[in-house]
Formats: sequence, C-alpha cells, structure tokens
Amino acid sequence: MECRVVVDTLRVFSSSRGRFKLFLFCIVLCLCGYLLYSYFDYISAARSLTHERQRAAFDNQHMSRGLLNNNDADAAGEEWDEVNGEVSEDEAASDRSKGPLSKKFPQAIIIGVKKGGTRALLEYLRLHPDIAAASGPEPHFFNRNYDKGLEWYRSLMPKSTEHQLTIEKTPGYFISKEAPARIHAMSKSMKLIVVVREPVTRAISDYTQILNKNPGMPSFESMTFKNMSAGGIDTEWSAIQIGLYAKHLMNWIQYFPLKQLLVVSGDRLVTDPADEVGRVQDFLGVRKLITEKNFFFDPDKGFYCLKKAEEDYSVSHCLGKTKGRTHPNIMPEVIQKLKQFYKPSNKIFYQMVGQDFGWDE
Ligand SMILES: Nc1ncnc2c1ncn2[C@@H]1O[C@H](COP(=O)(O)OS(=O)(=O)O)[C@@H](OP(=O)(O)O)[C@H]1O
Repeated sequence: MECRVVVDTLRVFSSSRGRFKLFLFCIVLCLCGYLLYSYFDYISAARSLTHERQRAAFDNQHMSRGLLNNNDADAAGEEWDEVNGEVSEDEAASDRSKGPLSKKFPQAIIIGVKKGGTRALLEYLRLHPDIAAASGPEPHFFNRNYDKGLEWYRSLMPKSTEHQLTIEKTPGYFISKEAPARIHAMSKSMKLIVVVREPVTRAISDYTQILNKNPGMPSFESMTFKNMSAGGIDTEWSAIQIGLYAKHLMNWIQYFPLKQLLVVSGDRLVTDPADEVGRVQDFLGVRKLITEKNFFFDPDKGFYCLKKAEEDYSVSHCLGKTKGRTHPNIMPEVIQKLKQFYKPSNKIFYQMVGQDFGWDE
C-alpha cells in the first residue's frame, strides 16, 4: 500500500500538470504557514502589550504607595512628615516645566524654626509652578552632613527648569553655629526664611513630639525646671534653647544682610496661610499665584489644607498626623514663668527684625 502511494506520487511528479499542482500546493502551504505565524506573533504581541500596561499601572500604584511608605518611615524618624497625596518629584516638575530639567543648588532655604510650621510652608510653596521644593527627609547638610560634600547635597534637590527656584527646608540650621558661614560660602545671595512661633507653644510642641517617641519621658514641667522647687529654668534643654530667637539670629546677621532674611509668623501661617504665603512669594520674587483659593479649612484636621486647583477638593492635601498633634496640658504657672523668661529675648528679636509678633500681650 505504501509502495503504491510512493509510485503514484512519483507519477504525479513526472507529469507537467502534476508539477504545476505541486507548485500551487507549495504556495498554499507557504501562505498558510505565513498566516499562522502572523497570527501567533500578533497574539503574543497583544499579550505582552497588555502585560506592559498592567505592569505600568502596577508600578504607578507602587510608586504612589512607595511615597506614602517612605513618608511613613520618615515620619517615624526625626522630622519628616507626609503630606497626604503628595505629588512625585517628576510629576511636579513635568506639571510645571517646559524645557530641560536638572538638579540645582537651592536659591532659598527655610532655615527654621523646628515646630514653627516649616513643613506647611514648604508644601504650600510646592504648589507654585516657578518653585521646585525638595521632597523627602530634611537634608541637614549645613549642620550634620557637611562632610558629604556639595554634590551629595545637590543630588537631594528636585529636578527643575532654569526658570524655577529651588528651595529646601531644614529647621535645624537656625540653631546651628556652623550653618550661616557654610551657607554663605556656598551662596552669598541665598534667601533665608525663618518661620517663628510663640516660643512657649513651640517648646510644648517640641516636647509633644519627643514624648510621642518616648512615652515614658518626664513631664514638661520637670524637664523645664532643673529643680522644680528652686524654679530655675533649664536653658540648656533644646526645647527651651530654640525659642531664644534673638540669640540664634545674631549668628545669621553676621553673614547675611537682613533684607535677605524673611521672618514668617508660624502663628499666622496657621490662621491665615494665604496672606503669609503671599509675603513669601513677594520675598522670593515669584508671581503671586498661591492665593486663598488654594486653601480650605478642614474641620477634622483643625488646620488649613491645600487644593491643587480652585474648587477641586479631589486633589487636596492635608499635612500628616504628626502635624497638629494635641499638646498635653501644662500647668498654667509654668507657662507663665516661661512667658516671662522669653520676654526680654522676644523684645530684642522684634527690634532686630522690625516686626512685633505680639507674643507678650
Ligand atoms: N496646615 C497645617 N497643618 C498642620 N500643621 C500645621 C499647619 N500649618 C502650620 N502647622 C503647624 O506646624 C507645626 C509643625 O511645624 P514644623 O513643620 O516646622 O515641624 S518640624 O520641625 O518639621 O517637625 C505643627 O505643630 P503642632 O500643632 O504642635 O503639631 C502645626 O501647628
């Protein structure tokens, strides 16, 4: 039987009609092969495209979750807090920018004070299209990380266009003895912003943060007084030290003229953020684009939060839970004693900056 098939095939081969049929058969076979190949190729391309899309969506989700996770990790650290729904650096840059992006040294720094409202101010300024605000943990370059070098510092800055002003915040600079000279050595034209807050409330806020991390620590009252019965205030305790604004400011004005320094009221930043941010925009020489339209009061948070766009509450940002903590109740006589303690320093500070903050009324 097999032999017959072979013989028949050979016969077909040998006739010219048979050769033509064979030729046709080969063409049809090639076409079918090509169609089958194209079909499988298309299926696999479609599959990998879907896969790519899924991965991109997954990556995006992870990126935004990563931001929050990083923030969580850092919020647990010393001073960095998250802003709910904070935009990524690239997103922010691409939103605002036209033109090539690169990391630049800051032209302005929020130098203090700790617990003054520095995070709120930085997040408010981040909204501005002409400002590139550093995100992530505070650099602490001029006080703690100076040995890491200027390139390390620059690498922490956000990407920006040549028209944008770069800004970072490290409230620890204000009380650092080295920071003024080091910043001056880097840039004599640096614009400095210091957010101050009524010193006793600031000290309590500082204590609240420390207490949060060390629940077993002694009371504010016993930390304030070395010896409760003697009534001597422990001026070495950093929570008390930081509020001696006049003393710390002295170090700065040895290097920078006062016109390069803007003192922002942290108290007004809470009650009227738009007005205070208006002053900051003027000082930085950027357009006054952040206005009251960008803020709304969140009764749950008890603070103003940000709207990215007018009337658009869906993209709103409130500072994280470590900002605006409830302070412990402090004995009124301790508060009074501290107010008295700060009075002379406050007075000198008002004179130095030409602004009365009304803390002693
Ligand atoms: N909009 C808004 N939301 C939440 N909190 C606000 C806001 N504006 C100013 N503040 C005040 O900022 C205080 C924290 O200051 P800092 O950001 O400078 O703190 S830190 O030094 O960076 O840890 C923080 O202090 P506490 O209230 O003691 O937590 C707030 O009073």
